[in-house]
Amino acid sequence: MERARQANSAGRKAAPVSDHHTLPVHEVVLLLETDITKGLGPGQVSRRRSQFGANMLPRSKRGGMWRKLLRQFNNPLVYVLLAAAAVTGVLGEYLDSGVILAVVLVNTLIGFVQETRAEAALDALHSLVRTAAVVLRDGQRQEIPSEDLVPGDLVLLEAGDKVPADLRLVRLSGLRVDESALTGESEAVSKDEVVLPVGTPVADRRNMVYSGTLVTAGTGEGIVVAIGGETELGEIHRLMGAVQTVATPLTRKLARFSSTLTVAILALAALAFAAGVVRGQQPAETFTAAVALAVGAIPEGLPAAVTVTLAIGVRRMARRRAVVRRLPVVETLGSTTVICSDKTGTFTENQMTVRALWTPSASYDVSGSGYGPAGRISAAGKGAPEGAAVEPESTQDAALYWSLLAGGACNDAKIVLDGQLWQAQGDPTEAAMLVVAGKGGIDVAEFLAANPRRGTLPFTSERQYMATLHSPALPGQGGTVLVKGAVERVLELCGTQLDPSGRPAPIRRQEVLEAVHGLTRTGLRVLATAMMHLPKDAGPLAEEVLEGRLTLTGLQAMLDPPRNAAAASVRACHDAGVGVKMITGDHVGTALSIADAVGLRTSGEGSRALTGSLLDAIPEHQLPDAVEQTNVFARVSPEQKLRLIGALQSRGHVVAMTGDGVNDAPALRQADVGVSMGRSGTEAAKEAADIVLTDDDFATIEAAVEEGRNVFDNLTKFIVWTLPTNMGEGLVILVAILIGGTLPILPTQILWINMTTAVALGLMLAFEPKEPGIMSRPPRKPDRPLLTWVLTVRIILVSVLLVAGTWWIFELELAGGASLAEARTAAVNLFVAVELFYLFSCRSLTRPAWRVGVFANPWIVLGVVLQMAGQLAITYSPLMNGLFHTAPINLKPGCGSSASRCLPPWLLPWTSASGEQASRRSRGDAASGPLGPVCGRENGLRWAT
Ligand SMILES: Nc1ncnc2c1ncn2[C@@H]1O[C@H](COP(=O)(O)OP(=O)(O)OP(=O)(O)O)[C@@H](O)[C@H]1O
Repeated sequence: MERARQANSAGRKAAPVSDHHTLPVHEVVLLLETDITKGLGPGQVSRRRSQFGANMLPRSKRGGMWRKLLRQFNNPLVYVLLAAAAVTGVLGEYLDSGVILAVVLVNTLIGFVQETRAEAALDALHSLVRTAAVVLRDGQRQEIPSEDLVPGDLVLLEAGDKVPADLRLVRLSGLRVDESALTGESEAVSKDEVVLPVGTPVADRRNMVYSGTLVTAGTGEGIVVAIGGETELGEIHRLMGAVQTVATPLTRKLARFSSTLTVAILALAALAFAAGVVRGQQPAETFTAAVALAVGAIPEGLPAAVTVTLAIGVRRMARRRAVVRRLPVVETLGSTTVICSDKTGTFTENQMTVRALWTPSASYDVSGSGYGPAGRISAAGKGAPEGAAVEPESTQDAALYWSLLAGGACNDAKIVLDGQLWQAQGDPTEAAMLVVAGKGGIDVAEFLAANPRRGTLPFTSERQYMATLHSPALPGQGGTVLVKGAVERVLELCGTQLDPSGRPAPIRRQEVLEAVHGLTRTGLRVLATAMMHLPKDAGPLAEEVLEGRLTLTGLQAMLDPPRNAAAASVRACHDAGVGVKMITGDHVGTALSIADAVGLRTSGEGSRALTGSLLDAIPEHQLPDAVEQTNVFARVSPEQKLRLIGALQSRGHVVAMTGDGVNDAPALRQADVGVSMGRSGTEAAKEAADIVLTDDDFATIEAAVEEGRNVFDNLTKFIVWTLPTNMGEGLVILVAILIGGTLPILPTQILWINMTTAVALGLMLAFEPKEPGIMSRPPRKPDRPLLTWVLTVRIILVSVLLVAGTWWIFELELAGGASLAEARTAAVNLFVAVELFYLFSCRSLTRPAWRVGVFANPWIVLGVVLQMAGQLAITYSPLMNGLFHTAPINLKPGCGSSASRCLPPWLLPWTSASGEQASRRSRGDAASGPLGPVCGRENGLRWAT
């Protein structure tokens, strides 16, 4: 009573989550005011929805944001900069200290924004893979988005489902659940309805199932007792703070690379500082120069660029209907060497239409297309619709009647009229069989009303058939068993075949197999049907009951046309050096025929196709050879898929594998790229997959491989662009320290170059479109380093060019009578100009810069414009001149050092060259600058203005 009061009064916490396992079902029903046979009514649902909200895990709280912001400070470069700011502050150079701090702040904010955006992009992906739940509401079975579940809903579960909320089980049959997501226990647990004592730990609550766990076998029904953040999963989510990271092996490798580099550069900077001091240079100035060296040489933009490039790749893939669930896979995709794909729905449309029927005494054609009722059954060869329509009950062929009935009644699909279009709900194979039963005049609903279903052996890929028991009497009273399934499997169970008069006769297997061969040769998918009568005391429906006792009634052959784009995609994969293999549960004849239609290579050294049973007969050491040389595998079970992947991986292949069933999960995990089907896949398969295809199409896998390659290209481009920049900056300063000369670029100016060019120029490379011919080169070897020696030489050359150019312009300006500030400004501008031109060279790693369309990547154009505006500002704006110790420079030779004589008149009001005072400042010969007195070059290392 006390419990019930709590339950009805306290919002989302209404049903004390931890208590439901201690209550008998009827109390839970009372508590949650629901109905165990009809579920909730529409009014109850909408009321509870507004009271309890959506069934979603809460988004990360603001605390997460602060943590993320603070994380940005945890970076060696920031430490170096903070140290530099402190030292310059202590030295009284407050302006410089302020500039450095501002740069730290801006850098942090940029990092924060980038990380937030990348995470938001990934978050958005989750909503693309929506989880559905099947509920009973108002007596109607409905499929709804799991967000719409409310407490009290009656949820129906079957193998492959992801449990959408915390449920108290009310009915179940052989229900087993994988709770590893919650308890870490990898073995699936059996469930039952018994009431449990108070204090039973979550892992032992057999009468409950929890949100986020997976049903591996059986069926069940449960009442929703907790949703969203109130579920056990929500609790864990809250405890962990649910921080989504964007780390992948590559980002980790690069982060390691940058930190090693950082340590090396810091050591070098320390050495340079020591060398400078030993040689008698001013410690304070040498320290600042050493900081400039460190700041310049550390490639601080690298981790951010990697994250952004990956996030952009993931977004592009989502646009092409491949939703990435695990980020590291984006890298792996680019190295994929073999794609193992199933057939139904991936290479084919999964739009089934029964075209031919066979019974032990006759063959029939079926007319009509799609799932519409229009169409007829006529004797084979006579042609429909001219041929006489068959009305099974009035014809002499009883086997046809029983075959159509088995197809229609041993069936969970539905056909609905959606506008003008007849649509299949449920398994397309079953929908096709339901339609043909209608074309044959069978009233399935009438049969079911008179002979309700008393038992079911559901279809699974292992069982390969489905059986239902129907009887007009009470359960356990015998009746009729109807079966449909894979031909080989059903034949194993049959001892007889039905003759036209409806009497069992000895089965003629050879004849049946010949008929199957004839039908599959044209690419039709063939299922067999069978039946048996059970005596009154036969007990419940079980596999053993059927062994050898079924009577074959016929074959149904359906057309599932190959997808339009499949052949082109297979060709593209072959051009890209990626092998394509079909691994299907279907008959070998059907598989081969579709394989030929989509252009899979089925001739050559290996056998044309291997079936699951042949695979089992191949010794382990010969398997890799056999698997490598064969492209079609038929009647393969999920366990055999695991063997296939292992064999390919042992040959160094990087394997992408598709799967949709609950038992495909291990294979999807074992594959380098696990791909599951968004439409037809079970939740278990989606959960195990790295990528979910929202359209189930093979072409999408090919598109994902292409995008994966592009991500790698763009990352390489960024690295090839950024490393010379950093090396160049570091070397410019190192040379200055070593020769004891004046710094041609000041630390704050280096900061300017680094921060602006990385964002405005470098990051824009992440948006580069695909290189032409990206799919006509072989896959990247997974162990190949990011930088080949050609690229390394290129990086060194550009670094040297940058150093030489910077020193050259600096010396030239000084020799021409320019002030230090002017000479440095020229050096900064030259440095940025070289980077800018080099950016264009990095846009393609295979083509010369002029062959890449300038506007192919509009972001680059925007970045260049922004960077140029920034350079104008730092050169000519008095404020920036003051902050960065720069000065307006002359654009024409022979102008002398006063910009006022050289600049176009419209620029003058914006420059510091408009007045006498500014002119003096621009020369850098003011009596004192923000960092102390003016120094001559001959006095050794100087970085003051
Ligand atoms: N709903 C069903 N009821 C009974 N038998 C079925 C059903 N669906 C498929 N089958 C039979 O079981 C076989 C294996 O099915 P499975 O789902 O493993 O693979 P598939 O659908 O043929 O092809 P793929 O593996 O390419 O998706 C099918 O070829 C078919 O003969």
